[in-house]
Amino acid sequence: MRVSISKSSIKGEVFAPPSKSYTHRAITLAALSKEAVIHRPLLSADTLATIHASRMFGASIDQKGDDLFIQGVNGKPRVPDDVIDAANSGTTLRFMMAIAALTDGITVLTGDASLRTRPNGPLLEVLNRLGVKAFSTRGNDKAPIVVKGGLGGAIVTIDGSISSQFISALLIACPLAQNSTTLSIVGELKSKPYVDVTLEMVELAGVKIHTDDNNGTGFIIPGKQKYNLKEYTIPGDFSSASYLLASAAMIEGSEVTVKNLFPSKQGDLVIIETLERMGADITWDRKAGKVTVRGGKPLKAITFDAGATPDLVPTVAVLASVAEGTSRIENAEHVRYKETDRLRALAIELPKLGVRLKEAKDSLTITGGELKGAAVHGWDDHRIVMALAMAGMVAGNTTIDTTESVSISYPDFFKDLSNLGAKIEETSEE
Ligand SMILES: O=C(O)C1=C[C@@H](OP(=O)(O)O)[C@@H](O)[C@H](O)C1
Ligand SMILES: C=C(OP(=O)(O)O)C(=O)O
Repeated sequence: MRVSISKSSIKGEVFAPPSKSYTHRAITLAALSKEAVIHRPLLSADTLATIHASRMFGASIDQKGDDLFIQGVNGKPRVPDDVIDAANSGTTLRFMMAIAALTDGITVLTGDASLRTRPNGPLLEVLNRLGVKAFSTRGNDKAPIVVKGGLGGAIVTIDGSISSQFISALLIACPLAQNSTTLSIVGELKSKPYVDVTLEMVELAGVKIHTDDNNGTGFIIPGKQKYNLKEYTIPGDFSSASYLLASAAMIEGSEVTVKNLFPSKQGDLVIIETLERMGADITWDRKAGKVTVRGGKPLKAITFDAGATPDLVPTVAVLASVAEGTSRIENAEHVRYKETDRLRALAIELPKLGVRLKEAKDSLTITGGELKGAAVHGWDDHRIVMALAMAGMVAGNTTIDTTESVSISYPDFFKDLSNLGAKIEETSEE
């Protein structure tokens, strides 16, 4: 699908969509528990992949209105009848690789063309050291992946510099192993807040994991535990909200309130502080869970460390494109291992809109200025599409292709923007 976007300002109130990361975890932990209900889950392509995989492991999941009713496997996932297709979702693939290690048979996991380019080496290596046979069919650490269950326990180290999802996956599965596991992270842990979200959810589901004092980079995970998630309400998603908040900040005449944004372990809530640092007019009523942004204040360049919050990079890159001065997005190499190489995608697309940008191995240097309309490519990547839509509302006269990819994390993105007054037309041709 392609959309064309004219210069627009946006005004009004909108509900932040439910968090993708919390939804993945709530479904996965409910599926490993006996019986649970999840209120207000995100139902998007990625979380549907987690629902599908959980069903393949034996959970039964029914949607009724805004709730998911889950009969779980009570700690004993069964061997799937078929290959598990994790579609476009890295979180699903990594979590389900570790769940597969708890079965007493063989599981094959794959995904779409994008997911089959993403690395899994550190997780495969640790699963093998924990007594599991796990390998890539192509011998390149990428899906399709085969996992033969038998998760024991051991003292292991894992590389934290590629994806925190490997660590989250082990933190979810290891409490159900026969023995205890000691897991230490080597190399810089990227995307750490996502590990904190995992720990929060795992503990809420009744499982104990001990964190050592070493900056939270070591875990002792007793085995033979049980999950008992009963009920959980998914909070709003700060990454999805970032596109709305940042758009309002960039465009004069805009005033947007995003609701359902309460304090949370989500690292991407730093979008609020980032907009403040850039000089935006933004207020967060934490009690009411409401963030309000008024556009029109000139934005200043910043340095943005993407280590903990890779998903904000497309949003911040577009903000930098209109800010006064030269911004640097650094510590961002892991952003290359997403649905696309997002540093590369931004380095190719933003200059089409007139942006001056330099790409390095782990950084983008962006000098802000006037944007001009262009036909840009969305790279089949939801976050690239949503970030380009922000730029399109500033530049006007912009078309973006592969916009259906917003279904991965924010299916109502274009509907919400239109309701706020954005001038967006969807056309069905490629
Ligand atoms: O665990 C999670 O829910 C996620 C972790 C992050 O990935 P990495 O840990 O691979 O950086 C993030 O980019 C992704 O969107 C969601
Ligand atoms: C990278 C993302 O998700 P995942 O790793 O689950 O595919 C994302 O949502 O930007």
